[in-house]
Amino acid sequence: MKLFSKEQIYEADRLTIERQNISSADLMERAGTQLFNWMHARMQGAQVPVHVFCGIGNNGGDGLVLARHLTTHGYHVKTYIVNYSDKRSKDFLINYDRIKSVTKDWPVLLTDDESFPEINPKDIIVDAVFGIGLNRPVVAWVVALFDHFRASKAFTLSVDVPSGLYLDKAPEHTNNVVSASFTLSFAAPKLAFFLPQTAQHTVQWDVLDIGFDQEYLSSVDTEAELIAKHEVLFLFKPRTKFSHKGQFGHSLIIGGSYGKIGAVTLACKGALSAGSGLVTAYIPKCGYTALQASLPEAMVITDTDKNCISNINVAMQPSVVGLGVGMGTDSKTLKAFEAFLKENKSPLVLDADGLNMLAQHTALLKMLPAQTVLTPHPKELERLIGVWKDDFDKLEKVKAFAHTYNVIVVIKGAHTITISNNKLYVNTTGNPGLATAGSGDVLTGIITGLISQGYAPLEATVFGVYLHGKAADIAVGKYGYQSLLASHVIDYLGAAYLDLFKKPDSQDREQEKEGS
Ligand SMILES: NC(=O)C1=CN([C@@H]2O[C@H](COP(=O)(O)OP(=O)(O)OC[C@H]3O[C@@H](n4cnc5c(N)ncnc54)[C@H](O)[C@@H]3O)[C@@H](O)[C@H]2O)[C@H](O)CC1
Ligand SMILES: [K+]
Repeated sequence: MKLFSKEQIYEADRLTIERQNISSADLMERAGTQLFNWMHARMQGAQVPVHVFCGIGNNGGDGLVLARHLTTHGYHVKTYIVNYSDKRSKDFLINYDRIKSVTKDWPVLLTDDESFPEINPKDIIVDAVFGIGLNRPVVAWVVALFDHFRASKAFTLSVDVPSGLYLDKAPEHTNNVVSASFTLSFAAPKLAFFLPQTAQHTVQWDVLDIGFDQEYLSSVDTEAELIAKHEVLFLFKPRTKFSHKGQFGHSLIIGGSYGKIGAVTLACKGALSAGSGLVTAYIPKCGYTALQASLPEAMVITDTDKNCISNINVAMQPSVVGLGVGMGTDSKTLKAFEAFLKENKSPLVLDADGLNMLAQHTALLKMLPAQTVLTPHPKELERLIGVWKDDFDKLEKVKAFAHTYNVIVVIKGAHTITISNNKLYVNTTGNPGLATAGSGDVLTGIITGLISQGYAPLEATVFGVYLHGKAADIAVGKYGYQSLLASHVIDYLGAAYLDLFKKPDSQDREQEKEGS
C-alpha cells in the first residue's frame, strides 16, 4: 500500500475534483459520510453522547458533515467549533450553514480553556480539529483541549490524522498531539502512523475510501510503501517439480567467536529454512563440534584461530555471504574482514559485529559490493550514521547514507523499515516477542538464504523482513511474547510461507469488509 505525502494527498484532492467534475464540498460530503457510515455500523443508534470537535479548516468541515449525519440519524451529538483562527475554509463555512439547518442545537464556539465542556469516560470524542493542513505549533489553549480529551478517558476517534500530528516531522511535544483511540484516515495511512515516536498517537487506524482518482493514486510514485502480504506475494518464487538444491544457491555464513557460535547456528538455520540450497559456516575452531552436532545440514570450514576469525580463507564461490553474527571485533578479525572485503565478489549481508567494524573503520564502506544489505539494530545504526534528533531525522540520515554507499539499510524496530534508493519499505509484521536474543541472527540468515535463491538483495530484504515477522506472529500464538525464542521464528518460517497462500477465511473476510 502506498503511503502518500501531504502534497500528493492535496494533488489527489485536486485531481479528483477536476476529473470527476465534482466540487470540493462534494468530496468533503463523501469524507463525512464515510466517517458516519463507519460509526453508524458500530454504534447502531446507541445514545452514547458524541462530542464532535471541529477546527475551522477542511478537517473541521469533515467533522461538521459527520455531526450533521449523526444528528439527522437521531444520535446524541454535541458539536463544538475550536476557534483557533478566524480564517475559515470555504467548505467549512458551507457545512457550518448546513448543520445549522438540521438542528436548533447549533455548534458551540470554543475560544479558550475556560469553556471546555464536560466529557464523561463513556462518551465519544470525535477529533476533527486539525488534519494534514497543520503547519505550525498548536496554540497552548488547544493543547489544553487535547489534555482535556486525555483526562476524560473517553474513546477518541480522530479524523484523517490525530490533530497536531505533522505528516513529515516530529511534533514539538507529544502533548501537542491528540491521543487517538482510533484514527480514520482518507485514502491511506500516513508514514507517521508507523514511526516509534509518533505511532503512539494513532494506536489503531483504518482507511476510508472517498473515491479518490484511482489513475493518479496508482500512477504516482511514493517515497514510502507499506509492506503486507499483498505486496510480498508478487516477490515469491515458486519451485517446480524438477527443482534441485543446486538451483537454490550456496550461502556462506561467516562469524562466531568463543561463546557466540550459536549466532552462526541460528543464521545458518535461518538461511536453510528460508530455502538456501546449501549452507557453509566459516567459524573459529572452537565452534566446530558444536555447529556440526547442532546443525548437521550445514557444512563447516574452520579458521586457523581457535577463538575468533583471523583469516577468512574459503575455497568456494558462494552465491551470497552473510557476515558478522557473533563475530566479535578482535583486531585479528578486523584485519581478516578488511582482507575479505578486498577479495569478495559475492552479494553481502552485514550484521552485528560486521556493522560495528564498519562503523570503526568507515574507509571499509567504499569496499562494499553494490546493494550490500546492512541490518543494524538502533545502537549499531547510531554507530554507523551518528545520532539523530528524531525519527524523521533518522530516516533522512539513513536515506543519505544508503544513497552514498549504494547499500540497503534495515532499520529494525516495531515497524522495521528497509531503505534503499531513497525509498522506504515499512513492514507490517512482527511483534514484541522478537525483542529476544538471536532474532537478528535469524533475520540475517533469512535474507542471506533468499538472496541465495536468486532474489535480488532488495527483494530478499523486504521479503525476508516480512517472513521473519510473520513467522513470529504465528509463533506467538503458541509461545506468547515473553517465551518466544529466535529458534521458534525459524521453526515457524514454513508456516509464514504457507500463510502467503491462505485464503482469508470467512471470519477474516467479515473483518475486512467491516474494515476493523
Ligand atoms: N484530500 C483529502 O484527503 C481530503 C481531505 N479533507 C480534509 O481536509 C483536511 C485538510 O484540510 P486543510 O483545510 O488543508 O487543513 P486542516 O483542516 O488540517 O487545518 C486547518 C487550517 O488551520 C491552519 N493551521 C494549520 N496549523 C495551524 C495551527 N497550528 N494553528 C492554527 N491554525 C493552523 C491551516 O491554515 C489550515 O488551513 C484533511 O486532513 C481532511 O480531513 C477533505 O475534507 C476531503 C478530501
Ligand atoms: K483530526
